Formats: sequence, C-alpha cells, structure tokens
Amino acid sequence: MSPIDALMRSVPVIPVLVVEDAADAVPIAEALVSGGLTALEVTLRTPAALDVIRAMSSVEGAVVGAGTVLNARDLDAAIGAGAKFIVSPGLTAPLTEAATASGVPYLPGVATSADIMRGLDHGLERFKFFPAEAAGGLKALKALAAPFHRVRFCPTGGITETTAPDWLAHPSVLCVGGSWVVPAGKPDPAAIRRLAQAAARLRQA
Ligand SMILES: O=C(O)C(=O)C[C@H](O)[C@H](O)COP(=O)(O)O
Repeated sequence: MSPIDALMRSVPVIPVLVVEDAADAVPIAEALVSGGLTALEVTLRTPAALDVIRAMSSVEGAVVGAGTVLNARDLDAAIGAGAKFIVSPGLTAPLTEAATASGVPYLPGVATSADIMRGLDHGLERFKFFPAEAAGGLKALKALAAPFHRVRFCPTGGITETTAPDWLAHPSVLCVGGSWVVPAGKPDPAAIRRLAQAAARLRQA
C-alpha cells in the first residue's frame, strides 16, 4: 500500500484544524488521538500554524500534516516544521512537482475532471475533493468517479458528522476531511474527544 493510501485508510475522518494559539496544540492533539483520530491536518491559516505542527508532532500516536499548502514555499516550511503529509485546496504544477520530489504523502485538491486529469498526468491517483459540498456534493463526486475508476478521494468542505456516513459509503471515498471535530474558539478537550470518538467509529468503505 502506498503511504498516501495508508494515511487515507488509517482513519475515516481527518480533522481539519485552524489553531490560533500554539499553547492549545498539545491538548487538542491529545484529545483527538485519545478519541481515535490520529491523522491531524493543521492548516497554514494562522501565524501559529508551524509552531502548532511542531508541538502536535510531540504527541504520541499523532501523525501531523499541513493543510492550506499553496506553493513550494509553504511546502518547505511545513516539512521543516515536521509535517508528515501535505494537503492543498488545489493542484498546481509547481507545488505538485515540489511535493513529489520531497517524497512526502501529498493530497492536492480537485473539483473538476480537468483537475483530476492534470493530477493523473503527474502520476497521482489520490485527491482531496474540495470544496466537496459547494462543488456539487456527493452527486458530483459520483459523476466524477465514473470515468476515473482508479481514483480515490478525501472529500472535504462542508461535510458534517451527519453527512459523513453517506460520503464514506461511496467506494471511491477512502476518508473525509472536516473541521467539525474541533469547533472554533477555546478548545474543550473533553468535547473534542467525544467528537473524535464519534468520527472514528464511522465506517470506511
Ligand atoms: O484550508 C484548506 O486547505 C482547505 O482546503 C479548506 C478546508 O479543508 C476546509 O475549509 C474544511 O472545510 P470545513 O470542514 O467545511 O470547514
């Protein structure tokens, strides 16, 4: 199994994290891992993000990656901070070439057939489907999956605890991403652990 497949099959839900304060990193990661979610996507959307990746990487059992990686500069910074996988909202040639050269598991975002075909040209068959709900939801994913039968997805964007099971039931979906597991605001570790446990119990196809 390729490293990106192993990552995508390791958990039904990859929590998408927007952490403002690096002091919250360890309690959030501990709550997620103890709830059963081990692959953690820290978005590079806050000034604290690289410190958050470093801090979360010290939590036993956590596999910490970076999200919102937009270019090769972000990629280098994320890998330098210890990111073990890379997620991007889109797919560009420069980022894809840099990510492939780095060897780090890489999940670029696609929303159209043309995006997927550019990914295939680079030898990729695993993608984030983003923004999943806004780009047409499960109906759109089913239509895209038909001509690209070897491709597998991690739909992300607008997915909730309630809708995740429908996505996960589709054979082209290995996992989903979502921010619902860690609500915005001051983190409540007990609540995060409960949300993580519920997410970790969801069935993967
Ligand atoms: O930051 C990135 O790299 C993104 O591509 C966006 C996130 O994956 C989505 O914003 C998560 O979506 P929600 O679960 O609806 O909050």
